[in-house]
Amino acid sequence: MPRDTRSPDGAVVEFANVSKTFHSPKGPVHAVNGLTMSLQPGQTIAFLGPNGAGKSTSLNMLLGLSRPDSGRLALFGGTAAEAIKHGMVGAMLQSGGLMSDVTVREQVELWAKLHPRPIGVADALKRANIADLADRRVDKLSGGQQQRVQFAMAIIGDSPLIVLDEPTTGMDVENRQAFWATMRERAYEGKTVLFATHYLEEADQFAERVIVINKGRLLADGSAAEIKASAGAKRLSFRLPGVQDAVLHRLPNLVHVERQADIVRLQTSDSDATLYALLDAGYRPADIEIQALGLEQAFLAITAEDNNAVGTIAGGTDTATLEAAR
Ligand SMILES: Nc1ncnc2c1ncn2[C@@H]1O[C@H](COP(=O)(O)OP(=O)(O)OP(=O)(O)O)[C@@H](O)[C@H]1O
Repeated sequence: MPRDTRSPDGAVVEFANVSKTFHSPKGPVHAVNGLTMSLQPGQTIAFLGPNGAGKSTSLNMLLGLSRPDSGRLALFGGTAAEAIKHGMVGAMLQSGGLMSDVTVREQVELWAKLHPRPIGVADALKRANIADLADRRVDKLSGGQQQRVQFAMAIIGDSPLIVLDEPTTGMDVENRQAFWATMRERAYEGKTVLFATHYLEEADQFAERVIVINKGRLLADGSAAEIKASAGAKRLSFRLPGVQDAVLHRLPNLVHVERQADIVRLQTSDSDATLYALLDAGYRPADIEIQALGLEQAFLAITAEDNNAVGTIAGGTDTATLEAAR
């Protein structure tokens, strides 16, 4: 397969109505449920979703580690096995890949042999910030150090697609920054980087595209700015003793309502329109604050809405909102 072979529409990864159900004693779990997405070359894509949303199941299918029950999944227009055989994919998964009785250098050297055009082992160790650990045994490393070995394995093949499942979990701040600096270089080189993460800040900072899934279904797909806008970009808070819930719920452009005694916090896609409507209805709120929301709140709003958890949380707190989204 030539190095730049892609599907007819140029996609590096294509999920077309892909589903995967697991059967447990408690009944079927629809881990991935009609997922459709298409990833273009050179994109850096964050793959987000609450625990159990189906991220790892999707990535495992993408890498050919398990098969979809239905739908079509293509890598570079072909199968995962073909793409991997031709060194088109570098991956860093949550588990596996590390051997128990080898040194870091030996582990990465072994991995390099699986790829047709690897970069130098010393170079990969340096980029993963583990050159000083080269002679240590892999199974004696800390969790964060093992993550960095997996990182070296993901980049050793110089593959055009890099798939990372929660890559920075367990890494300290310094190594996390080094990791993203290296990934940024890969992206500049035109590689496609797909990563699942629970660190929303990383998604906001490094991904040009954010895909949110929940219950195995696609919820949102766009730039971080687009996701924030679609989720309701602003938080409008004020003090208004005695206002009825029904009045708040009638306000336009509302995404989410939270109350804590006299304090009302509204998430709204148009804070001006929401505030003017409240004033037009004759109310005079005090201590008005308008705040732009981050990707984390947008993510929570999107997933909470999908879980039917949106509504007034009387006496609620941010923690209550967070829990509702999980
Ligand atoms: N081998 C399996 N057998 C049964 N159920 C499974 C299996 N693998 C995953 N599941 C279930 O499928 C659903 C999706 O799991 P998955 O690991 O893909 O989610 P995730 O988004 O990666 O979650 P997390 O953020 O917690 O890693 C969950 O309900 C999970 O319990």
